[in-house]
Amino acid sequence: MRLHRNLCFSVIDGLTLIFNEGKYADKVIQQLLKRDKRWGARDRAFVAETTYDIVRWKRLYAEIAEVKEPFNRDNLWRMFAVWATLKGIKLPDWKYFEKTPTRKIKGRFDEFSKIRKFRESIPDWIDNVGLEELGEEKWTKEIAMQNEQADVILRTNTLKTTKEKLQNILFDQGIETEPIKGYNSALKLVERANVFVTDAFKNGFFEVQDASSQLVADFLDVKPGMKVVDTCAGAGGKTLHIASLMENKGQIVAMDIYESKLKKLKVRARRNGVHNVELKVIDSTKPIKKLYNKADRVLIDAPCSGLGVLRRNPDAKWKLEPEFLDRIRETQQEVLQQYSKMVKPNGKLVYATCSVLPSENQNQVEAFLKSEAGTNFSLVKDKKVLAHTSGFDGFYMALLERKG
Ligand SMILES: C[S@@+](CC[C@H](N)C(=O)[O-])C[C@H]1O[C@@H](n2cnc3c(N)ncnc32)[C@H](O)[C@@H]1O
Repeated sequence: MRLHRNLCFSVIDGLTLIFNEGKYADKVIQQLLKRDKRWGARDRAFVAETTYDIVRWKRLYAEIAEVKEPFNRDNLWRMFAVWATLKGIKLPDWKYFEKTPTRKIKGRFDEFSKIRKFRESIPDWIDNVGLEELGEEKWTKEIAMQNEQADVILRTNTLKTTKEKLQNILFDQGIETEPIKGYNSALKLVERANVFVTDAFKNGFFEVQDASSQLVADFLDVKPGMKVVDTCAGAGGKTLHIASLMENKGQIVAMDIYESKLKKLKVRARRNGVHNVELKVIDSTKPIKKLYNKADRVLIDAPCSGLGVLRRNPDAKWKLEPEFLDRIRETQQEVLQQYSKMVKPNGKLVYATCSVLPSENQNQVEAFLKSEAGTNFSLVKDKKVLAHTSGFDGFYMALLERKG
């Protein structure tokens, strides 16, 4: 591979914004990709993947390059040189790469690779939490998998097409996919491609959604005609899936504390041909209380640490803080306590997160079941999805039933 100056400069600019100005990697990369209309698919992939790689391996590369935060541009070029050297890419004779100690880089890589927190490039505190909660063996495998690049997975919108038809439509547009055993609506891209520019996407035939995330709506056991409340709907990944399982019949109330997220859901619902969703911003306890004892199904796709989806959001490793984790655990129990009241007798509730930590998952459900609000509920089943055993995102989901 030959390095192109303007692409490498874009990566360095992006890293400056992400590391020094606290910007989100996905947003920064979106902006970078708009820089030069002449860039082809390969150039764009280089900018996106290199930036993500250096974000993912920040701690390891900084140790090897012997640089400390806040990184100046020279520091970032040194980290870039580490990235290129470890990838076996020949460095051009640009001034930024003068005196790059290639052999020393490889030696330091071998040395640091012996210690998990360096090898997997994670803050000490995350390594400690993972170890404490999952144990040495599971955590070592899980965090290694969380550093792999995730596959692109689509969810067929069965309101508009079938999985087989979608596969053919995409094939005709040059995109090869394969079904995934055990995941009803999922198709995996054989090679990465920008699926958002396809007519199939614009026509609402699919959404991009990880395979583990696709298990949640199935778990909720919805039927056409039901009243379903999606309490933490966000931009509606699961709401749209629920709507397709309900064949657009019945009612879905999609709620969130952020109106901006629900606005995105509105756009997506239109594209998906979903007609049975009502949006409600949670700006007080009122909208929740109005729905007490009314819902056949309630989904709590709770806010969480995101420690199951680091493959997609590698910068979360650097943005997460122990205090946030403590606060979010409290919120998780609060939403379970409050939102469970919307379930009607004999109705069902799913509590889900995209975390692999038991303290955000089964421990929350256990605490809820032991509390007063939980006495009416029993656990039907739960599923702990780890990335290293499933090959997809880390997730947790529990199905609870309210007694009659
Ligand atoms: C895991 S995300 C939801 C993802 C979404 N369900 C999907 O499938 O695309 C959690 C959501 O909970 C929302 N949230 C945070 N605190 C909340 C609260 N107290 N009540 C309701 N929603 C909340 C966040 O804004 C965020 O959109």
